[in-house]
Amino acid sequence: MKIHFYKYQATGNDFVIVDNRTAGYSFTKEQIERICQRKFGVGADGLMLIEKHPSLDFNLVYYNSDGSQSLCGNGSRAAVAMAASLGLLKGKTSFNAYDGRHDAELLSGDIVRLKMNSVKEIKKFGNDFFINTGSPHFIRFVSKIEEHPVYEEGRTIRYDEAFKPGGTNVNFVEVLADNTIYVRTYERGVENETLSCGTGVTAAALAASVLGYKSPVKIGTLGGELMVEFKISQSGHANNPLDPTNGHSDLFYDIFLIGPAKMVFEGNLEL
Ligand SMILES: N[C@H](CCC[C@H](N)C(=O)O)C(=O)O
Repeated sequence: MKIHFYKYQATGNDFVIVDNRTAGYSFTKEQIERICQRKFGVGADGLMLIEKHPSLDFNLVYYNSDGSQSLCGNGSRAAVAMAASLGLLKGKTSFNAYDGRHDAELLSGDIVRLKMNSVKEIKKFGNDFFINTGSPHFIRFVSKIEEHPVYEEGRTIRYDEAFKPGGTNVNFVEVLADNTIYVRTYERGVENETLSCGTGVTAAALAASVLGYKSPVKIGTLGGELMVEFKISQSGHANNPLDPTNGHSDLFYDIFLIGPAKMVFEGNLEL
């Protein structure tokens, strides 16, 4: 079976994307693993299918390279860029993803501004945080992040009993000056460090706000620069449980993940 695909990268998180609006392909776990394999396949952190949706511009199906599914922030940004190139949107768009509807906007110079769903809860494990931004994220603040054993320590936490059965993504964060943080992520479902993780840097920015960082937080990653905007309900931070009296039932809302997404090449693959 010959399948036409596009290859996109969003701050180094890379994806094979298939326009599945008419083809109706479905892939087995083994096929997904093969497509994403960096020697025997195209090579990618994930595979995405752009499909028709009854009321929104498109439906986005995301698979990690091991075939598991979740919300992918960087993947969503790449899909918006590709949907624009397919003529599915003009600037603004609304699409469906793993955790429901998302609005997004393609700004100048390949920059995509993606609205993330609101966050109702931050859990704390000692000095560490756990936040679900559409995908589950453990966040640990460290120093000398460039030397940190991201793979070893990330894998151990990813498979910790505390996060069974689904596991979690693991983010290591160093706070820098000028309202900036640096994030490295061990990604569940890729089972390795990726060059950036969109839902991960979003979770890290929200955790940094508990330490006093203000919106917008600038985030450095191995794959490039991202930015996260957010609003905090008047009840304040994670230390204060949701305060229904402030009129906003979410702890964090109007959350936006902003950064570049570029097409790398397109081609055909034999499956
Ligand atoms: N590995 C994540 C999904 C992809 C997240 C990441 N690529 C992003 O940009 O959000 C998980 O299984 O929870």
